[in-house]
Amino acid sequence: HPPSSWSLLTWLQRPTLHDAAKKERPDAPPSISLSAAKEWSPPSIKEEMPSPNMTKAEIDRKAMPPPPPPFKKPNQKQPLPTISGDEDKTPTVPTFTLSSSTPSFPSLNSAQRTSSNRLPPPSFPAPNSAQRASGGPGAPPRLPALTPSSSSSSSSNLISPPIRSPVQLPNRTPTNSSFSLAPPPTHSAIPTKPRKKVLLTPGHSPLDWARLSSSPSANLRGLPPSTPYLRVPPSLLKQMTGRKGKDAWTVLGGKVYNISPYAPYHPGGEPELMRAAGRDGSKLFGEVHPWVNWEGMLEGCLVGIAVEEAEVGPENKMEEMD
Ligand code: HEM
Repeated sequence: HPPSSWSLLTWLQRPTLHDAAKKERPDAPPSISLSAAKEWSPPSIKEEMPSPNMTKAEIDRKAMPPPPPPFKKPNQKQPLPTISGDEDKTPTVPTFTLSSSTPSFPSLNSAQRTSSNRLPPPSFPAPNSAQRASGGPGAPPRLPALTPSSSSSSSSNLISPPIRSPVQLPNRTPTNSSFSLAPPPTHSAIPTKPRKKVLLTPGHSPLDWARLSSSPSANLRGLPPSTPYLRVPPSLLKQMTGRKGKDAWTVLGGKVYNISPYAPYHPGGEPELMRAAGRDGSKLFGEVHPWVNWEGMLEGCLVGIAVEEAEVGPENKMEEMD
């Protein structure tokens, strides 16, 4: 094992130095191959025991690991392998395409890459895997066997990764499932009540209503100006049906609104709206369009709040309103 003060990079790159040394001195004993790298270990302290007459500085220098080799930028002569196997382009950064050739592996500065570009990529899937056993048109091509001198034992069995075939892919949802690009069923669910939009008369669009209801001069409550908010008991509410010359009131969320001015603007039509007149329309409203912001739309129409019969004082009697 390397001394702990060594950086991992230095340690990994050490076979490169040996490799280079081997090139310079072909007669040198074969020192490092990829498999031999596993067994390599840095020189032990015992081997380099300091002689008694060495100075402390010399001893320290000896004990230090060798400096890392200078970074070598890959050049034209030593193209990096890419997954596309296109040796001519020689990119400085490893690239990949979706083509079926050799993947770019190991990583750019790993020991395996620097020590030997001649070694084939790692075997994947494993030679005895189910993917290989299935064979067929997608069976991977075998690489020519390596010469015994270039690598040891197991690496001669290496073959390139399998070519992606358009045939069956494992663990994929079958195409006969209900998959589609349609939104999930919750978004396309049919509403409980059918939508019945009506054609509004000119000048009664939602925008027209927005303009009218935000105008301070409009009296949408149907009450004398500056009338305070009323406490409306059921007995009073049920008289306000929009008939007999009276306005139509409804209750939404406990608040009483005069819906008569809104009737010609209601996209669902006046008859539909009037189904809520003279009573609590919260349930009807929620069944048809719970997304509609009634509080904002009917703000100017607010008459008061709905209360129980017993809660009403004599001042809120109908007679006093007339
Ligand atoms: C009382 C206050 C109400 C307000 C402020 C109101 C407002 C609206 C609005 C803004 C739309 C258009 C919705 C859209 O396009 O998405 C609409 C449509 C509609 N409303 Fe109302 N509505 C009210 C009450 C009612 C009531 C009580 C009913 C029925 C009993 C009703 C039935 C409909 C129908 C059938 C449509 C057309 C269908 C649709 O567009 O979904 N509305 N209403």
